[in-house]
Amino acid sequence: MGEEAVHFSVVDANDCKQSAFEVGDKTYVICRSDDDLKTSAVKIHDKLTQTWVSPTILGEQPLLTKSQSVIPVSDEKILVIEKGVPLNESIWFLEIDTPFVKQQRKIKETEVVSWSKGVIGVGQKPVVISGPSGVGKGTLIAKLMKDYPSKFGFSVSHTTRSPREKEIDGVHYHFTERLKIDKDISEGKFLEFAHVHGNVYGTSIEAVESVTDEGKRCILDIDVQGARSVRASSLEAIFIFVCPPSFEELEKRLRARGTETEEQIQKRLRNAQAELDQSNEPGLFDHLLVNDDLETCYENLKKLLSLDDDQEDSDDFFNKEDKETASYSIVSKTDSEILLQSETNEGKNGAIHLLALDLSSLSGGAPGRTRGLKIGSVNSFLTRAYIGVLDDPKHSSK
Ligand SMILES: Nc1ncnc2c1ncn2[C@@H]1O[C@H](COP(=O)(O)OP(=O)(O)OP(=O)(O)O)[C@@H](O)[C@H]1O
Ligand SMILES: Nc1nc2c(ncn2[C@@H]2O[C@H](COP(=O)(O)O)[C@@H](O)[C@H]2O)c(=O)[nH]1
Repeated sequence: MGEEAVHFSVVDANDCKQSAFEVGDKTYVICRSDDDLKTSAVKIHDKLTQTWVSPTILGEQPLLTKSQSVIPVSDEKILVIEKGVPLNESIWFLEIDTPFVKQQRKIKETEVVSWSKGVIGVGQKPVVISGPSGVGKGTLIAKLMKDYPSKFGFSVSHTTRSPREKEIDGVHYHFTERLKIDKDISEGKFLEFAHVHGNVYGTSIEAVESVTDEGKRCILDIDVQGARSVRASSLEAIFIFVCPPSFEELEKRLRARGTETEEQIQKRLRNAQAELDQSNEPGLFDHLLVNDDLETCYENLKKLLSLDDDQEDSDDFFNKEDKETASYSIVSKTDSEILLQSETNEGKNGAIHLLALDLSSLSGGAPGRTRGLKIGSVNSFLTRAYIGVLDDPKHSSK
């Protein structure tokens, strides 16, 4: 997208500040919804057909403050900074043409946009654990949770299957009805879902995000179809397949668990063969673990997780004061950086307080959060150099 194709302005209407911006042949207008004055409504004007459309809005919605600062960061998404709230609560992306939005547009056969909250810093990648029923995934994950309760969090799936004895709703699964899960899936609330052994199972966006928001590494226990869907999604994860030492041992474990009827055991064993066949598919799983002796397998799992060279959380890019300071507005944009100016906080000698928001390592995105934002203070030399930019009305959103 050429820089010159982008214009944005703020229009006052009935005390409601609307942010309008053009991307290609379309003008996007963000305003308050009529039903709930705090949430957003988005309207799209198509210059070619001269028509207005109210798109379906997906994703977690920002609580609108009195005004926003808005700039398209690519022809796929628009950065919206809500003013008057701490910086770490204020950064949002309105996705207008990302792969997720394109996919949802096709499914819903209507115009779609989606919100995605911006999160500063990078969390550790979630871990997807797959493998045939009865191989011991749940046993391994339970050990990990017990030994490292503050490091890992379990993504609690939804399922239409009935609870087993001792299974607790909201802890082992969110037990749900078919109509309810179908509705939630159609509303884009699920990262993935699959029909497994005659029931629907799915991972909600919230299940993963709530673990990551607690600063923990998220563990997903899902079948191979689910792993495939997560691979194709915007969630960057590591994928582990757990194999049994033999098919006979798998059958023995499944029977010994005593939670399924004979008919269900037969169904799970048939599906197990298909899952084992897919475990070597190139690009699907990053690691295979054989669960023969439980303790050995657990040690291997631990090694594998600590060997992972994910980036550390980069929260110390900016200081606490910056994070909590309310009201920043967008000043200018380069290919990978957005310059923000504090509206509430003047630096030493009345200098303008500027921050650089680095977008070069974004990850995730709708239907989940957009992670990997980095924020750094702009040094005084650069500050002086940018003062000229501040005076240029083309770069101001106010
Ligand atoms: N290494 C092992 N050796 C022997 N038994 C094991 C081992 N690992 C797990 N088990 C036992 O096998 C049974 C199945 O394990 P578990 O329920 O953890 O499997 P799972 O892969 O989570 O199954 P599902 O996908 O159906 O939830 C349990 O009774 C468990 O105690
Ligand atoms: N695709 C998904 N598969 C899931 C999810 N949660 C669990 N599972 C898989 O289902 C089977 C059966 O589980 P059980 O508890 O009935 O024995 C197992 O292989 C799980 O990995 C999910 O959210 N999505």
